[in-house]
Amino acid sequence: MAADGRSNVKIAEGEFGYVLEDVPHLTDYIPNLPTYPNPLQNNPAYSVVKQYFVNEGDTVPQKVVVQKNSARGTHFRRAGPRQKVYFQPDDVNACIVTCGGLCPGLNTVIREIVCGLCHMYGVNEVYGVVDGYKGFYARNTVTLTPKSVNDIHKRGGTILGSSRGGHDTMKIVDSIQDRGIHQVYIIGGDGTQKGASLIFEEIQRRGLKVAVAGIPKTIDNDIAVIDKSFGFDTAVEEAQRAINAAHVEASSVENGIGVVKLMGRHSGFIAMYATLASRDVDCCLIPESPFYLEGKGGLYEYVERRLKENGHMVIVVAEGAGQELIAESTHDHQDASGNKLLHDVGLWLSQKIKDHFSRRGKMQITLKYIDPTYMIRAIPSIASDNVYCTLLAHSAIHGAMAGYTGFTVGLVNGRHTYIPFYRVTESRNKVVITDRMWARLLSSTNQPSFLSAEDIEAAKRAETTSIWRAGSGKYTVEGHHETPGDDIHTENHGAESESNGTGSAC
Ligand SMILES: Nc1ncnc2c1ncn2[C@@H]1O[C@H](COP(=O)(O)OP(=O)(O)OP(=O)(O)O)[C@@H](O)[C@H]1O
Ligand SMILES: O=P(O)(O)OC[C@H]1O[C@](O)(CO)[C@@H](O)[C@@H]1O
Ligand SMILES: [Mg+2]
Repeated sequence: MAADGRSNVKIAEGEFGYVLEDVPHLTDYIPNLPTYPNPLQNNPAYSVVKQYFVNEGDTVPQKVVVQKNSARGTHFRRAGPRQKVYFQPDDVNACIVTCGGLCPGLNTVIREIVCGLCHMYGVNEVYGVVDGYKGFYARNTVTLTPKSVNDIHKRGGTILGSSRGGHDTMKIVDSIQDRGIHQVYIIGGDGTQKGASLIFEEIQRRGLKVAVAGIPKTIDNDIAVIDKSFGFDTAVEEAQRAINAAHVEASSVENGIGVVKLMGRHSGFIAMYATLASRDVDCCLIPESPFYLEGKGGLYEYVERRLKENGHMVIVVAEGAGQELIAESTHDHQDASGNKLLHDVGLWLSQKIKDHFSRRGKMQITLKYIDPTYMIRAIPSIASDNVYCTLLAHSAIHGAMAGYTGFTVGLVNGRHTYIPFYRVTESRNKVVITDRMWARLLSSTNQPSFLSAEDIEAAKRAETTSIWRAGSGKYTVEGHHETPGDDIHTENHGAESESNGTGSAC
């Protein structure tokens, strides 16, 4: 099996630099599979839709801002229902699993897969795998029906349970084979999608007629290629409550400081968006933008100035920020999935600021530290995320029914697509600090950038642009590129295009 999931790369090239990064199909390894008319044709709700079925040739460009002479570039297959399906609904056994950390909207995705399979395609056998990947071989499944999942979208978490670690490809595929499963819907983050890729490869190796569909999940919004991950808007919305509280506390006392820690292990999207939305934040610290405490241009100096100007201030810090500054950071503890465990930067920063002002003795401060991280992650999704989750679930179902496999669904430039696993696991979305979105933040908070001229040049150089070299059979990566599993991955939000900071063009 290819560790990077690239053993199934399917590339089609067309005119003017057009490249389709296609996803695998069951017929790639099982020839002569019979097809059936899509039952949606006779569905009263859908049959009235003008051109309901997606044309086989429809694809979506990864890059929409182009110049006159630009090559057409990378495209992904458009998601949606096809005229022909490769499964007879009556015969289908489907299963759903949720892995990794929680995220608002997980239950909505589960609900919509169950209801979509049943109401759109007439599939009645849907099972839930309990407690993540290890549940395939260590637990019994639960039966899911439209009735049993009817109101689960109103609850946070996942009704199926989730876990880290425990991915055993062979045991998982044995379980899929033994249980007679035909469609596997896997909801989870980058680690989960890597696991899904291995499952797909083993299924293919055994020649099983089983479609594997990933639905990307991460509250950190750091999954590559896609515009935005579900639950992100909910997280940003909920973060406002914590920031408001910090602002009220800070502004109610003399020299009040409110510190709010938000999630974001490698990427500061939640912190950046919550800061931009709130307008009460004076300083936002994220993993992508190193900062320092002492001396000219440092955080202490800024805090002092802000307190003198306004009498209070609010600092938002993403959990992955400043890890390199924390003294004990030489330790290398990991969770069960191998993710590095972080120090509590919020607690550390709060103590540092308190110590600084008590040492100086000039200014009495009152600092309140708020850590709403798990409260933000554990709530149900807001309305817009619910609709988004529904469309992701439907895209996954349409893809699996149409025989596609080994894919992740994702919104690319506002269109739903099927993306090969390796594309969402080989890099990670990060806030680009030389992009306009971060500049907007700096201008809204007035905080120092903490960057020297050399740092800025280095950040510009570090922007990665992956370019498909037609005919060469591989990507040329300009700028730096680090491999997954480590701490830094950048996607293409390069100088030519303005990103909205979540991966799509403004
Ligand atoms: N490289 C990998 N190969 C196979 N399985 C993996 C890999 N990385 C992670 N997994 C499995 O995927 C599951 C979830 O991984 P992880 O805990 O890293 O969360 P995630 O899916 O990345 O979500 P998030 O980081 O958003 O919480 C775990 O069961 C883990 O064993
Ligand atoms: O659920 P755990 O293991 O505490 O992990 C928390 C991590 O999960 C995430 O919510 C998603 O990856 C991160 O933001 C956070 O660091
Ligand atoms: Mg992850």
